[in-house]
Amino acid sequence: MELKSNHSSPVLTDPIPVNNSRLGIHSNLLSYQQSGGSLSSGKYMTIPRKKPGKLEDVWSNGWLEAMRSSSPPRKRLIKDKDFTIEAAADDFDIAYCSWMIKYPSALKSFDQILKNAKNKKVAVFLDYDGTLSPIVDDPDRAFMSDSMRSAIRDVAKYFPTAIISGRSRDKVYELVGLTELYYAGSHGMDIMGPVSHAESGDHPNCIRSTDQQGKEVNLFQPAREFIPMIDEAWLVLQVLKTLVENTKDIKGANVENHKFCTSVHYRNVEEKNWPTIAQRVHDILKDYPRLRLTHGRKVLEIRPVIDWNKGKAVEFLLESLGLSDRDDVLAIYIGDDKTDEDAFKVFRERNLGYGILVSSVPKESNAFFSVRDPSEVKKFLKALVTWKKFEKA
Ligand SMILES: O=P(O)(O)OC[C@H]1O[C@H](O[C@H]2O[C@H](CO)[C@@H](O)[C@H](O)[C@H]2O)[C@H](O)[C@@H](O)[C@@H]1O
Repeated sequence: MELKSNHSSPVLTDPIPVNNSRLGIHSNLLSYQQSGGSLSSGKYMTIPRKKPGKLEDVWSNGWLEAMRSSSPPRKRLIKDKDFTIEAAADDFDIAYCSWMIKYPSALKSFDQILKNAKNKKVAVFLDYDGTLSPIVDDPDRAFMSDSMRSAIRDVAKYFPTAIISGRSRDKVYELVGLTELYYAGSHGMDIMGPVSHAESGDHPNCIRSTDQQGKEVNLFQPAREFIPMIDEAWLVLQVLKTLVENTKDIKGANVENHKFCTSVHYRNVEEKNWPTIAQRVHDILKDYPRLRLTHGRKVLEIRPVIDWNKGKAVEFLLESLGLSDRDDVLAIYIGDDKTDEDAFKVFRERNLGYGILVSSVPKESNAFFSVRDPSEVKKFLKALVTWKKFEKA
C-alpha cells in the first residue's frame, strides 16, 4: 500500500519498549512490593492504600448498567413482578428480524454494496475481537481461524486493509500474523503499516522501523499532535500496576496491558462481584484525570482522554493512503463493539462508505448493515474478493 498524505500529525518512535511477556498479564501473575522507588530507577512504585469509595458511585454514574448490558446473552429475560422467564427463541427471532429491517444483512445486501463500489477504490477496516475471532473467556486465546486468516490475506491482495483494535499493536499483529496489513493498536493510537514504496519512508508522519520478524515497517503514533504519547504510556503503565494490585483478590479479574491503554476484564468474575470491581477501578481513576473509561464486551477499557478513537484512526489512515475526500473511494468498516461505533459514526457523518455491525442480538448502532458473527464476516470478505477477481478478469 502506498502512503501519500500530508497530514499534519507528526510521528513518534516507539516511546517505551514493550516487553511482550507483560502483555495479557493475569492479576495474580504480577507481583508487587508494597513500597519502593520509581519505575525509572528500576524499583517498584508505591501503591497507595486508598480508602475505598462507596458502591453508590458506580450505580449513580451508570457504570454498572453499562457492565450489565455489555455482551448480552442471546436469550432475553422477560421480567414480571413475580417471575423472570427466558424469552422463547421464536420471540427472540422475531425481535432480531425486525431489528434487521434497520440493519440489513450485509450478505443479503451484497449486490447493493457492489453497485456503489463499482469503479471505486475499496478500503477495508476490520476490528479484531468478536469480528475476526469469536469472543472467548481467555483474551490470550482469542485466536483467529486459518480460514479467516487466508480470507484476510486475499482481501489485502486487492484492497488496502487495516485491523483497528483496542489491543496493543504488537498483540493484534501477533494474533493476525499478516505482514501486508496496517495495524492500528490501542484504539488507533499506535499504527503500523507495510513498507511497499520507497516514498513511504519520506512521509512526514512516518518513521521506518522493523517488525518482530525483522521486516521493515512504517510506524505512526498520530495522537502525538495532542500530547506526547510517551507521557500517556507512562501514565497507563502506572495505572495498570495499581489496577493489577487492587483487583488481584477478585476471582476471575484480568488486567491486560495495551501500552497506550489498559483493559480490566470481568467476563470471568461472578456477577455479584461486578460492583466491587467497578468501584475499585472507579476509585483508582479518580486520581488520574488524564485517563478515561470506556465500556467494551465485559471489559472496562482505560485510555488517555485525548480526542482520538477508532473513527479518527480510520480518517488518519484514509488520508495517509491518499484516499481521503475522494468520490471514487468506498470504505468498509466491520466491527462488533461500542468502540467501533466511533468509526461507524465517522462513516455516516462523512459518507465514507459502509459500517457493518457484527451482532447476533439487536442493538442500536451507527452501522448501515449487519452480520451475525465472525463466520459471516468471513463470507463477506470472501465475496468481496470473488467480486474483485471477476471485475478484474
Ligand atoms: O477493539 P477490539 O479488537 O475488539 O478489542 C476490544 C477488547 O477485545 C478483547 O476483549 C474481548 O475479547 C476477549 C476474547 O474473546 C473476551 O474475553 C473479552 O471479554 C472481550 O471484551 C481484549 O482482550 C480487550 O483488551 C480489548 O479491549
